[in-house]
Amino acid sequence: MSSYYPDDSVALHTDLYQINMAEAYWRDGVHEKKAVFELFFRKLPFGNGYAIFAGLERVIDYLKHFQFSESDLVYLKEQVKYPADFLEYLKTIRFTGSLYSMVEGELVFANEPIMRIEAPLVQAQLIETALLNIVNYQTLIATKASRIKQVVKTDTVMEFGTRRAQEMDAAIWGTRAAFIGGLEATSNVRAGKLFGIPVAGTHAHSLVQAYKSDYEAFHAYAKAHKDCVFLVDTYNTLKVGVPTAIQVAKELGDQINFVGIRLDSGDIAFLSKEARKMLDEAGFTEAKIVVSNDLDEYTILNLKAQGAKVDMWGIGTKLITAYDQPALGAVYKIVSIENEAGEMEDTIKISSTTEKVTTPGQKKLYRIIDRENGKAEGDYITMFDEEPEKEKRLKMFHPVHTFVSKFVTNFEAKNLHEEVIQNGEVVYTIPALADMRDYATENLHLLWDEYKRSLNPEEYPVDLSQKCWDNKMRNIQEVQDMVDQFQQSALREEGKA
Ligand SMILES: Nc1ncnc2c1ncn2[C@@H]1O[C@H](COP(=O)(O)OP(=O)(O)OP(=O)(O)O)[C@@H](O)[C@H]1O
Ligand SMILES: O=P(O)(O)OC[C@H]1O[C@H](OP(=O)(O)OP(=O)(O)O)[C@H](O)[C@@H]1O
Ligand SMILES: O=C(O)c1cccnc1
Repeated sequence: MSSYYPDDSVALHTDLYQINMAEAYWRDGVHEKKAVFELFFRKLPFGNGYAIFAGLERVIDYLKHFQFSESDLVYLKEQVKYPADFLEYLKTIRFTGSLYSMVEGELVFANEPIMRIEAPLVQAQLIETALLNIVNYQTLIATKASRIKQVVKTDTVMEFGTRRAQEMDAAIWGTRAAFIGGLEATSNVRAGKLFGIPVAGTHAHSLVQAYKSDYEAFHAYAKAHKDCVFLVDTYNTLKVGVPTAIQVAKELGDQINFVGIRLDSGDIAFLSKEARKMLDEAGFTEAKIVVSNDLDEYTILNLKAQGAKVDMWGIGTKLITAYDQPALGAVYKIVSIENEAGEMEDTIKISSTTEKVTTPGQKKLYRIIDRENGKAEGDYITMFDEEPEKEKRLKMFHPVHTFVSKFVTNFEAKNLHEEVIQNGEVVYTIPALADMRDYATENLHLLWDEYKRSLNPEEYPVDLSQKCWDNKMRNIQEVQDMVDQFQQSALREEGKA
C-alpha cells in the first residue's frame, strides 16, 4: 500500500454517489426524514431452489462502528473537494436507525426482504453499498456450501479455498459463510481462530517433493504429527503412494493415528475404489479416503454415481469463488419515506420488467408453516399492520399469476424479521456460529424435496397479502396517472392538445 491510515474506517467503503446524495439531502434539509429501505435479491443463485442467508454479524459490526474518521474527512476535503460545512456534518453521523433482519442460516428466497432498515434518509443511503457487499457475498457462499452439503450428505466436507479466494477478506468471510451453509471444517487457521471453526488439513505435494520420496516424507510427517493423512498421488498413486502409506502405517502402528490418505488427481472414482481395496486388505478398514481437486456439487454427484469410495471431501476454488455464479444480485430499495406532515408515504420504482417493479410500503415477512406436516407452505409478505398469525384461513396467491392460489388453515405464521438494532442500539444477541449452522441444517427440513433438488427445483411460493398486493397496484396506478398527466401537459405546452 502506498499509504496507510491508522484510523482507516469502513464508512468510506461506499460508492461516491452515496456521499453525493447525502450532500444533496443535507443541503435540502431532508436528510433527517425517516426512510425505509429493503434489501432483497430477485433471482436465486446457481439455479438453486433456496438460498442461505449469511452476513448479519458483519453488518451489525459495520453499523455499530459507522463513523467517518479524521483521515476519511481529510481525504474527502482534499481529494474529493467536499465543502467544509458538509464535512463538519458528515463527522457527526452515526447509525441511529433500526435494523430488522433475517437471522443467519435462515432460508431465503427471491423477492422477499432479507433486511429492513428504518433510519434517517441520509444514513440509510450511506450504508447501502457496504450492506449489499457483505450480504451478497456471504449469502452466495453459504448457499453454494449448502448445495455441496446436500450432495455429500453425511460425509465430511472441508473448506480448502483460501489460496484461490478473491483476496484475504473473501477467504475469511467466505469460510465463515461456508460453515454456516453446512461445511464441517476449514484449512484456514485464521478463520479457525476468529470464528471458532474447526481446523483440519493434510499435507501438500511439496512435502513429498522435498524428500523426493513418499516413504521419507510420510515418516517425517508422522514424527511430528500423531494424526496422519498421507497425500498419495505425487509420483504414482496405486504403485507407490498407497502402498507406501500402508507400509508406514504398519511400521509405526500405535505411534500414530493413521487417519487415512488423500487423492488429489487422476480418476477419483477408479483410484478411490482401488485404494479402498488396498487399505481394507491391509487391515485398515477404518482408514478414510479424502479427495480434492477442483470439486463441486456436480463432480461429487457424478463421483457418487460412479461408486467412488470417498469419506471426506476437500473443496477449494469452486466453493470460495462461487465459480459457476460469482455474484448474487441483491439490491437495496427505498419503499417508504416521511412526508411533510411527518407521515410515512409509500414509494415505488416502476420498470417495464415486471419483476423489477418494487413492492412499496413498510412490510413484514412471514413463513407459513403447516402445523400438521411441519412443511413450509410459502413465504408471505404483509403490510406492517397485518397479523396473519391471528388468521384462521389464509389465502395465498402468486403475486404475478394471481389465479394460482390456495387457502391454508392450521398454520403457524413465523415472523422472519428479528429486531437487531433499535435506534442505534444493538438489541440482538449474535448466536454461536455452530448454532447458525445447525439452524440452517434444521431449516432445510421445512422444505419439500422438490424445492431442494440441485437441478431445476420447483419454485417456492413468495406471496403478497391481498392488502400488500392492492397497495402495490394502487401505487402503480398513481405513477401511471402521474406519467399521463405529465404527457398531457407537455402536449398542451406544444399546443397539440
Ligand atoms: N471419475 C471421475 N468422474 C468425473 N470427474 C472426475 C473423475 N475423477 C476426477 N474428476 C474430476 O475431473 C477434473 C480433472 O481431473 P484430472 O485428474 O485430469 O485433473 P488434473 O488437475 O489435470 O490432474 P493432474 O493433477 O494429474 O494433472 C477434476 O475436476 C476432478 O475432480
Ligand atoms: O482443487 P481445489 O478445490 O481448489 O482445492 C484446493 C487445492 O489446493 C491444493 O492444490 P495446490 O496445487 O494448490 O497445492 P498442492 O501442491 O498441495 O496440491 C490442493 O491439493 C487442492 O487440489
Ligand atoms: O490440508 C489440505 O489437504 C489442503 C489445504 C488447503 C488446500 N489444499 C489442501
